[in-house]
Amino acid sequence: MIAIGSDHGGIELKEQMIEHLKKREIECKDVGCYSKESCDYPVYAKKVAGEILSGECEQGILICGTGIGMSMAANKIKGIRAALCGDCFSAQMTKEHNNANVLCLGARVIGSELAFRIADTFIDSKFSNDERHIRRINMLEQ
Ligand SMILES: O=C(CO)[C@H](O)[C@H](O)[C@H](O)COP(=O)(O)O
Repeated sequence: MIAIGSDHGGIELKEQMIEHLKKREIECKDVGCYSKESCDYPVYAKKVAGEILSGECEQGILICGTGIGMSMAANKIKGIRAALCGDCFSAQMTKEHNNANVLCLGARVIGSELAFRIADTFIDSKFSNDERHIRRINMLEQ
């Protein structure tokens, strides 16, 4: 299960992403926002983080205008490793090397087709479990 959240700047792409993932038979838990009314991205970053830390969802997607606010907010939460990605290579690397558990996307930066491919790559990639990456992630956690 994927936890997904956005602010007003990302809601349209979030809805399209949920539909895209549904076609792949990947279930999403949508934590909001639920309207285009102006709202605050840290609220939704915290909600997605909560779903992951509770074990309810394995990974998350956060979408705002640039993806920057969401990644800043999510990375303040212990146990969350959020990566803002604008290309598939970064999405693959951040899973393999950083064991990222949240993908951040900028709805005002990239188009929906690229966003879908980035999300697919992120979801389909796996952590390498390599000793050097484990060591570095442990350093991050400390
Ligand atoms: O945090 C952001 C900027 O890095 C997000 O893109 C927000 O979605 C954006 O700031 C919202 O802007 P708005 O003018 O309030 O629509």
